Amino acid sequence: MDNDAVFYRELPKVELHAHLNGSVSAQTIEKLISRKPHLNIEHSMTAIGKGQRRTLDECFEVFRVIHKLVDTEEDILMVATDVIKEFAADGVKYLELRSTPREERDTGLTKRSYIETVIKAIQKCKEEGVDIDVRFLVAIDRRNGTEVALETVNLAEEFMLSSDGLVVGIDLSGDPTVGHGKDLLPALQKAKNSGLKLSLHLSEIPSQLDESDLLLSLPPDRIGHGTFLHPEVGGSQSLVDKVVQKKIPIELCLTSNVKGNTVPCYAKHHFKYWYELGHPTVLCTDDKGVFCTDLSQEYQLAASTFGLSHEAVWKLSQQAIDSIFGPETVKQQLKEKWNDLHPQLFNFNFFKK
Ligand SMILES: CC(C)=CCNc1ncnc2c1ncn2[C@@H]1O[C@H](COP(=O)(O)O)[C@@H](O)[C@H]1O
Ligand SMILES: [Zn+2]
Repeated sequence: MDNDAVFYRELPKVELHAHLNGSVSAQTIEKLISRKPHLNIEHSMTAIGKGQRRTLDECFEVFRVIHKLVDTEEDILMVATDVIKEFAADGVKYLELRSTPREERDTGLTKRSYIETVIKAIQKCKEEGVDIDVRFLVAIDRRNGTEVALETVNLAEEFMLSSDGLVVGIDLSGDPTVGHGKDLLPALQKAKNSGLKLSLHLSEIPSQLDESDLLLSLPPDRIGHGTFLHPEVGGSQSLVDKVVQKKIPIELCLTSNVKGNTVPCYAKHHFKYWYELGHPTVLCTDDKGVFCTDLSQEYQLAASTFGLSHEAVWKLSQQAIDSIFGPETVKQQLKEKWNDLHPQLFNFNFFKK
């Protein structure tokens, strides 16, 4: 590993947009494949390698394959534990993991047990002393409609109160070409009223102006992607104004958007637009397993593409702390951690840039 790569790995980082089953590493996939040889799944079916690009449909097909491999309590526990440890090894100090509790017929687990299993993995890593603070966002798959969304919110509300602060919010995700946000609005509003934070995938594809406008009226506490919000790509100034006025942080996932073909190339990624506006932006991985990346690489990629100095990169990772859903006390602890680690990263000449 060259010095620059070491800098990005050592850089303390906050990861706020990571789907559990999209984050499964090649090593963990190998373990799952050996547990289920009868499925005839090969690793090439669960990841999109360097230089490859896929349509959104093809990407969502990858999740279907991974879900076949991850279909028992044991699998979910292993996957969540491995993913948390991998983020920690990559220098992530605070992680918000999101995952969709699936139907019982898919996993043999109720939605409640699914959530409990992810929580168990988080607690296990904590007990083992893994150096990372992990929180959980319960995900709503937009494809599943109003009823399931409400059921998910009710469960998340229960766990927000009983999980010792581990469940902090709701994620809205799933195939953006399916369903409409208006059907999910009551569930999202209920979640918000009960104190759950909202991170919503928004304008991930073009022509969702109405839906984005509607969902922004909640307003969400963070936006996932927001690829087509700004006027240059068919969005609108009024959407941008709303996001800016309400200072809603945007989670940006460079590799995911380029490999998923919603952005033509790294240089044209909307990171540039929002960063130059001085708007709160947080670099994230989305699906580190599927897109063969990690958060260090995403920071390095943003820096090399947009000419950011190490100091600017430091600021970006430090400012991400303000966008977490964890409590104020955790924000303070993280800020102290960043201050403690700063000299280590910047006092060595070989890191200087
Ligand atoms: C297709 C593509 C470019 C993917 C990246 N963008 C995404 N957009 C919307 N939902 C997503 C995306 N990536 C992952 N998800 C959601 O996360 C799920 C996988 O993680 P989990 O089972 O919830 O633990 C997917 O089934 C999907 O519902
Ligand atoms: Zn996502």
